Amino acid sequence: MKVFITRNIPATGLQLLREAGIETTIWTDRRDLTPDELISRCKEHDALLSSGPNKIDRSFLEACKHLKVVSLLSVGYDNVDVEAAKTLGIPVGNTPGVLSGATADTAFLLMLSVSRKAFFMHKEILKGNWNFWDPTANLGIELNGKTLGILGLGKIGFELAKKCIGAYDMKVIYHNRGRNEEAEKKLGAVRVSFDELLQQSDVVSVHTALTPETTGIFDKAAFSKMKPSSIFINTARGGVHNEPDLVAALQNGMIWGAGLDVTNPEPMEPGNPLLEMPNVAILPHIGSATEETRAAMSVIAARNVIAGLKGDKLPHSVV
Ligand SMILES: NC(=O)C1=CN([C@@H]2O[C@H](COP(=O)(O)OP(=O)(O)OC[C@H]3O[C@@H](n4cnc5c(N)ncnc54)[C@H](O)[C@@H]3O)[C@@H](O)[C@H]2O)C=CC1
Ligand SMILES: O=C(O)C(=O)CO
Repeated sequence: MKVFITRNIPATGLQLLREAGIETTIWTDRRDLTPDELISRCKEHDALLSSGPNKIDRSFLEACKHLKVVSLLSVGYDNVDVEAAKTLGIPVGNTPGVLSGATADTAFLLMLSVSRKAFFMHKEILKGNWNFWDPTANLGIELNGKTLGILGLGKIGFELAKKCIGAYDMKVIYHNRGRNEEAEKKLGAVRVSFDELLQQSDVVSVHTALTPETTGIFDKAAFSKMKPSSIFINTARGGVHNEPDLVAALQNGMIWGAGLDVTNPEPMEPGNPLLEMPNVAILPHIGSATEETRAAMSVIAARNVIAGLKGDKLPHSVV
């Protein structure tokens, strides 16, 4: 049995695959495969282990009906046509849970960095602009006792809420499709409408999947309901915010700052106005990028491949 792997993955996952007698082919070019290249590689393999933005859409799945499993090295599966995979009977696996702590850390890092303009200050030092200690300059805002509003309080949102309560005694409100009873019970989180979340939060952090419902949900109308002193954090997917509207909201003082681990497109174009704004922090989609987490993700992704190739139920599946 042979698996095609679209980007190098940690050794722990590779070792599991090889110990199971599975032949691995790894795409090592520092660019993404085109759709045609992905199809032609997958035609020669029994399974796909995919990380990054490859579209696992209907045309791909129809061209590669023979695949016994598609295993994603991510929890997000917005690049997958789930209905097509179901219809064609191709199981699709993902890597939930193991990355929640690391991704919540990234949201926390952005939140604190934006509140103290840390990324901007660092750039100023590199430019030679550290000249003078001015008691009225370089002022940030404090997070202590403020309200954190989470859109999509699932696994990552829960971890972030815990950190913010522990570190800053923040009050947590959230908006979800359903109730998160565990968060209400253990963290005292309060479920509110989307508008209430926007109006009441000092920090709004997004942790939903990217779906048709959440695409562009942070637009001019949403930003205009937020407090002028608020911070917007997105570690979910770049498509959740409308970028020109975000730029305008920051320029017009509708919101105070923003921290993004995800952008649209990725990588972000050099010269993007967000890169020059003092109250903005941008990271290159490193939410789950720790040694420990990526190794754990590679293990789940490998186990999903192994199960799929045996015809067993995947340990973690979206289809
Ligand atoms: N920046 C990064 O590197 C990473 C980004 N992510 C992103 O974070 C997302 C969330 O991951 P998890 O917390 O593990 O997922 P999860 O499924 O545990 O939580 C998502 C929450 O969003 C809620 N939700 C879904 N649609 C909604 C809507 N329309 N309105 C309000 N709430 C809605 C769900 O009810 C659920 O509680 C992933 O889908 C992925 O896109 C995940 C890992 C790393
Ligand atoms: O898991 C995901 O969805 C990511 O974005 C990368 O960890």
